[in-house]
Amino acid sequence: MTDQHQNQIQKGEYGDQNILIKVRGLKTWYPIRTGLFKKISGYVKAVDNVDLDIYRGEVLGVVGESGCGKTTLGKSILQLIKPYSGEVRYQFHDGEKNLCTMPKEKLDNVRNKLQIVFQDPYSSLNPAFTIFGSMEEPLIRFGMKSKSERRRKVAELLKEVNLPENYMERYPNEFSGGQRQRIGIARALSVDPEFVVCDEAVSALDVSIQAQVLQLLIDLKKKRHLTYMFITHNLSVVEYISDRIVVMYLGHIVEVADTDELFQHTLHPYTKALLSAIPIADINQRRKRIPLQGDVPSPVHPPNGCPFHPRCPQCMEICKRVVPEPVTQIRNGRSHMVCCHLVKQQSEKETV
Ligand SMILES: Nc1ncnc2c1ncn2[C@@H]1O[C@H](COP(=O)(O)OP(=O)(O)OP(=O)(O)O)[C@@H](O)[C@H]1O
Repeated sequence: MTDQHQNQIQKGEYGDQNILIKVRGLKTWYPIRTGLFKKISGYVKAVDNVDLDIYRGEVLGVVGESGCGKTTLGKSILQLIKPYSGEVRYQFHDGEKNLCTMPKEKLDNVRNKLQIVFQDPYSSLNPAFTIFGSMEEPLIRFGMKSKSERRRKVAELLKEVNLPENYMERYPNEFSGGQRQRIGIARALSVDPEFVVCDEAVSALDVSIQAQVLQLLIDLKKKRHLTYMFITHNLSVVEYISDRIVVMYLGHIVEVADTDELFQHTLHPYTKALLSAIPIADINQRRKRIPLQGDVPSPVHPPNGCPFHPRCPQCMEICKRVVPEPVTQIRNGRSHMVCCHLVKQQSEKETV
């Protein structure tokens, strides 16, 4: 987290009155259909019983190995995938509403507030359309009838992402990856969102371009008072941009803490293993590598007890049977949540 960034998040901003999104008991299970009649024979439990608060104005990083449910969580919050059960309560100006039970027409009316930037901007830019053609589409959807007004808006948006306005006449294939990602960001911002999910938004870019796009995202967040959920495999990127980090494993949240706290006082054995793999140039600072054995188990038949127990170097008997409850430690007035029997036992010993 940068100093500039740290200054932006005042401790008081994390109070209950500043929660933008409350996720409660969220389950997103993909049905598995088999046989001639496509009967449901099981579920891929991609997100399983997730509770999470997202605060207005923060950058919330989401990390975890491939297949842990990061994208499914982001898309479920945005209602791009309908959750199986649970709540996503969004704080609107006129009160809190559950997006999961909102009728489609109402949801369509508030969609502008919730946007996503994908890794591959091609997915949101039609190669057959000019940039103006792609960018005017959400503006039309949200009621901007006049074409000259839309041209003016697209020009403004391109300027905001540091691209010349005449680029609106060109086609996506005429741009580099970094330029296309800037256009993807401009398109997501065109409808004045409050909450933006950045799903591996810089992962496909060269390192030098990544830094520029990250800085652009930070600048835009500050200027437009945005809230980001930043999903990535890249722990160095997430450390740089996030105020808080959520660690996911097999559809569950296993640890949540402020970025510095998570890196300095890592509690969950899974997070320890993930962080130990970050390359560090300074030989004196290098952490001991904790190798992760095997692969993430199938979310169709997740293990009993702690989802991480089959791979955990510190697994105990209880971990094989009982799902660990969240334990919250408070340090410097800020909470650090972890789901781990070992940490729970250690904290209980310390308080005796
Ligand atoms: N449409 C789908 N139908 C069935 N299973 C799916 C679907 N989309 C994702 N999954 C499964 O859900 C689980 C979580 O996937 P998800 O893409 O959310 O994880 P992720 O952490 O974002 O992974 P990655 O980093 O590779 O994108 C995986 O086991 C995946 O195979």
